[in-house]
Amino acid sequence: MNLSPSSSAGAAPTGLLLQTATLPAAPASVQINGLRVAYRGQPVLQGLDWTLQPGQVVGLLGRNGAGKTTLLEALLGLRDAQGGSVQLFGEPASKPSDAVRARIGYVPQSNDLFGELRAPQLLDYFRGFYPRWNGEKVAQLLRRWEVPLDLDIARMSGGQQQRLSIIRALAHEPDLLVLDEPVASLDPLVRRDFLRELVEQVLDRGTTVVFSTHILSDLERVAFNVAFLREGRIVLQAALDELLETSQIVVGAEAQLALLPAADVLARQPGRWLVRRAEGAALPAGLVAQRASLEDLFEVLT
Ligand SMILES: Nc1ncnc2c1ncn2[C@@H]1O[C@H](COP(=O)(O)OP(=O)(O)OP(=O)(O)O)[C@@H](O)[C@H]1O
Repeated sequence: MNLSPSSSAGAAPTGLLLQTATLPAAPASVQINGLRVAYRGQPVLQGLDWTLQPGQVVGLLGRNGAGKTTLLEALLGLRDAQGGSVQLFGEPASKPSDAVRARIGYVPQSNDLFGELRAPQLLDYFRGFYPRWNGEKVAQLLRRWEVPLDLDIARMSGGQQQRLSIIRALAHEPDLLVLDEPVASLDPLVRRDFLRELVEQVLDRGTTVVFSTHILSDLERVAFNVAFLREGRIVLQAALDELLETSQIVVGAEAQLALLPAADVLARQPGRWLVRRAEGAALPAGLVAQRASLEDLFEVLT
């Protein structure tokens, strides 16, 4: 795939969805409306709406096979859709201009690096595509993350290849960074350093970041927002801190649960509802509430 300058995407709620985004002054970094993607007639994304505003950092959560990779690829214009639209910085993701391509960085789930090259050759090759290339940062990260410079990429370990892939994606200081399980094969020290780098990038440059991960503790360290993918749609996107502060699991008989204000209910499982409510607020008789953890939210919303 060629992301040397290229990509896309967007967003919005379904019945369950909460929007916490502030009103945009510039075009959304990503705007997705009614996106449908199927494999051999088997639907994966089913009329998905999603918006990422400039500077938003969003962790994308979903079960194995929920369609996170499919969504991130479609967002970047790398996967054909059967319906809907994806726009990146106001341009169609399927045909982005070079200027828009140059604003995007992508770390795919599986490395797509040229195995017969060495790291310096690979980075030299990509540097040619980008007007904005931070050679100093590249050199610093290569050193800090101990990427071997004299080894063919094909002979590097999975984690070393992943480090290089991340350096390549950060090198041109993208305005939109898309990361598909970027830390899966990183050791804990590099993972921590990478997350710090990501936060710096966001704070310094206002980069829009979307990343999928199954490591919820990482999410709590860097994600300012979380989006939950279920049954082919983003069912909830919200600020993580606020979500954790206000979400409760309420347990009890269905008849009593039904007395909770419908507008506060985020999701229902038999006898166990996820509800947004103030701590200590009065509950219908027989119900017990406890603050929801991120694991609880993942379980109920994905
Ligand atoms: N190229 C393909 N051809 C056919 N089916 C596919 C293809 N790619 C993905 N799928 C199917 O689409 C669904 C979504 O896959 P996808 O990889 O997007 O999920 P995911 O949420 O990223 O999963 P994971 O968390 O395991 O990485 C799965 O059922 C998968 O089997």
